Amino acid sequence: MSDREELRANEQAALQEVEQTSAALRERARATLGVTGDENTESFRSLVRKHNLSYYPMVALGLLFVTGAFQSYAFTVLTPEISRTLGISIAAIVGARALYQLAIAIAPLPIARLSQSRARRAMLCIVTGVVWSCITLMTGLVTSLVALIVILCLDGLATGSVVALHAPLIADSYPPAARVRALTAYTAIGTFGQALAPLLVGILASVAGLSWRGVFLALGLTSLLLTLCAIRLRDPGFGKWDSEQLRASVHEEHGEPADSLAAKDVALGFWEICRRVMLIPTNRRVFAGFAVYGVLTVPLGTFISVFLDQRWNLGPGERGLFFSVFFGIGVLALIGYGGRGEKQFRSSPARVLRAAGFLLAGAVVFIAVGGVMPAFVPMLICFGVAGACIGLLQPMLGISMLSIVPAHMRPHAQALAGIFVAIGGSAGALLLGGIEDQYGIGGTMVAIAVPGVIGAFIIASAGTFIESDLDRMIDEVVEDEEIRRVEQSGGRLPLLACRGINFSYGQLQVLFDTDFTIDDGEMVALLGVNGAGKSTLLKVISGIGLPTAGSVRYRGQEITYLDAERRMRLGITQVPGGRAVFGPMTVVENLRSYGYTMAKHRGAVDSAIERCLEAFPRLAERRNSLASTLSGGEQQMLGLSKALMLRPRLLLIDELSLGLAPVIVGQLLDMVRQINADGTAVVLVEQSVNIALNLVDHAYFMEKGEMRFDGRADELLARDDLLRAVFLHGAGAAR
Ligand SMILES: Nc1ncnc2c1ncn2[C@@H]1O[C@H](COP(=O)(O)OP(=O)(O)OP(=O)(O)O)[C@@H](O)[C@H]1O
Repeated sequence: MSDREELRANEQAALQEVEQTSAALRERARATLGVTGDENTESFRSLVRKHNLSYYPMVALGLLFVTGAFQSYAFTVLTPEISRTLGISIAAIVGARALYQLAIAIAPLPIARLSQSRARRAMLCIVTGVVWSCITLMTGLVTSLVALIVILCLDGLATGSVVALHAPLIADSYPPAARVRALTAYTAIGTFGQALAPLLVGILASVAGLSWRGVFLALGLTSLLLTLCAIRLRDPGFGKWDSEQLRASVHEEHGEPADSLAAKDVALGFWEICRRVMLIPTNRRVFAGFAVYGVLTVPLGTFISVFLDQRWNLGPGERGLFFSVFFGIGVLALIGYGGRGEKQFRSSPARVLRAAGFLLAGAVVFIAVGGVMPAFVPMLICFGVAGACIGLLQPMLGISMLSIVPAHMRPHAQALAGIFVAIGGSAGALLLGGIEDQYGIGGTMVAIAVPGVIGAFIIASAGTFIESDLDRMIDEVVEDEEIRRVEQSGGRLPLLACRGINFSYGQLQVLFDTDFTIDDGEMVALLGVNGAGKSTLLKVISGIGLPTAGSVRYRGQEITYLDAERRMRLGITQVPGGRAVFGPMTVVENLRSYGYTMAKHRGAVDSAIERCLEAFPRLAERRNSLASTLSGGEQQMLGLSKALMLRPRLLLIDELSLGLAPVIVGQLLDMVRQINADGTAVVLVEQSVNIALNLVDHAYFMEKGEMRFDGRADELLARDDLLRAVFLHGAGAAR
């Protein structure tokens, strides 16, 4: 066995050890994350005692949630009065609330960014609590639509913090076995606030006889007091009860102490994390669910308020009481659900999502029936049942989403969920506004059933993916830690390792569980028939395409979701097939563009250009010609010059020889050999088997998106069963 092949064998053994540990730990990891397959749950109290926890984070965050509810629901209940005093139409107020939703949508993103690298979520929560209280106070002082819009936008920005921070903070404050209950209790406290706020509004407006301005001032002061109760809130750090425990289990499996460095997460950038969160199939459906939740919770409140005013002639006090009952029933439902939800989640997280779909469908049907009910009490019952169903949706969707997202990405997931709630809210405001114009307020209540039922089906369908998404999250953390361990204990890993890659173009899956490795300084060939998925695999390596499953590791680091541009800076360069040059630019301008991608200084770029022109005299002759006027071979030379300019650690070459005369191909291949001899690892994707196998020792062969061969190039030549399928290009001669 050659040295190179022996090295490969050792590296494969190290990777296999990683895979075996991941598989062995999966069940244990699921139990660590609270998914045990049975319904036995320990009481919340005993969990709190056992882990020396406190109820404080849950209660403090719940109280902060309540402060936000005050402003929002006072506004909902008092909409008719505000509209009359300021002389603003209901449509303008609904429009202003759409802007408020927009602010809620935007705010979570910077908040998630602020808490991405440092765990300072608790501090941000307290600050926004204070901001909220001030905004509620200031609402009582507005005199015009513009001031109202400013206040609502500021309120929306502060509300964004709740979306991005509260639920991830709860998730990190309690172990997975208690999370559904902790999240439900937090939501119950918040919902209780939503019940209390309209009741308080009602009492302040009718019993105490305050004007709507007085009501806001009183509520602002109450909010400030509640915020002070949360002042002792502290951030427990990212993933204390899940990712960090999973990491520790890797070391326990091998009987070694955990390494403190291991706590560091691989640093994905802000948008990369958002993109990663969006790639999880369960999340995409849950987000659709949040959009419908937005329709139900945002504009609906305003319309119900108007509905009660117009259809049932209720004054502010009675409307306040109505919303109190509406949310009060939600609180009761949440109290009843906490333990049951924990059991559901433990036995199968998919059940939680199916139940959420069912509840959403129930909610919209009851709202529709309530909207056309001719008698008052049955109408009240219908809305009460709907309130109970809606109240449960948030913790159900929240826990499903948070449990499949790595800890440090949870604020981003929450932020995205908030955006979808806002999109749903804004779209709902427009849609319901239009329907109200046409069919009146009762018609609006009925119309809500259409998006609701569609959303219900989408949420329920997310249950199909959640178990595999959970396992994927577990594998990601465990594999990451195992790789670190293997490296630190002296094991050698390949320069690049793709494991279990699945890739789809929309619904069309083209890579299936594909493995691929290449070592430092090695040159390998990637062969296969047309459409086998070779170019797609290169896209996954260079970051142009993101896989739906599997991992890409480069120099031991996970780079699966890293931007293509960042990978290029890390030393991965792709020379795409065909004539991948900028046609309207000259040869030198093309070369300069490669150099500036790396932000090198001008002198370095100039000398790199001279190096390329020396290596390819044909290009030197045509240095000032437009790239579009070059021949196919010259264009390939220009493409290959990218490697000479950037001197990457790993070069991916797609179809270098396609459609070129043998003499040109010979020149290009000489250059590839030279680049490789200078230390760059090269992946050569080729149609022509003899060209490829003459250059490399190790080869891969793909068929229909699967890796069918991974071994020595001369062994591949003996595999007629595989090569018969390919356009052989004279493989016999090579043999
Ligand atoms: N952008 C795209 N959108 C949809 N399908 C695509 C896209 N690009 C490639 N495909 C499909 O994915 C499959 C794999 O394509 P890919 O280009 O990776 O194969 P290949 O092995 O590189 O083929 P070739 O040697 O012909 O370039 C093919 O069925 C192709 O039709």
